[in-house]
Amino acid sequence: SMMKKLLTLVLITRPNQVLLGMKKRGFGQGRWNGFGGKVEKGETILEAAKRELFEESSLKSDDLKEIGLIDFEFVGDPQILEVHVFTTSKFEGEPTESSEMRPQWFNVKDIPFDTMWPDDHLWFPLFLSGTKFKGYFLFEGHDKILKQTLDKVDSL
Ligand SMILES: Nc1nc(NC2CC2)cc(N2CCN(C3COC3)CC2)n1
Repeated sequence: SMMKKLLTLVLITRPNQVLLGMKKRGFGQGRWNGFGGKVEKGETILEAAKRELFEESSLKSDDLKEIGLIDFEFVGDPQILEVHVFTTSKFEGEPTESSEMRPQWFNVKDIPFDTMWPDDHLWFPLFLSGTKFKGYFLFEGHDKILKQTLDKVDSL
């Protein structure tokens, strides 16, 4: 039976660079990723994205724009992860290490896809080119993509 878990992912950019965090614990530990987490009861998805960005990086933004929507399914697990992807280049603060994340700026040509979730190299080019997208990835474990769809969309 299909159960959906709402999650957020925020990618901060500055000219020719993307801010990623090394996940220090929990789901995705040991992989570079954007900032994000769960959507709590009583908050909107956008509010959750802003909150998680601040909690994990100390950055604040009122300009987050949703650019992607990705469903992740895992063989043998009825829980579907619905990840709302946001980006902005307008933010305040200095990236600061948190209990969850160690932030670092990466040049776009040097994004460490080998130490990121396997789906990232498939949809990052769309995010980086400002193309809105919807994706679906069926995983077997945390390293193997069995099935995928990825479509450009006009609206999410
Ligand atoms: N880039 C990327 N890829 C993913 N792939 C699917 C796992 C196979 C998932 C994902 N997120 C799901 C987890 N979420 C936070 C909750 O704790 C961290 C961050 C975004 N982010």
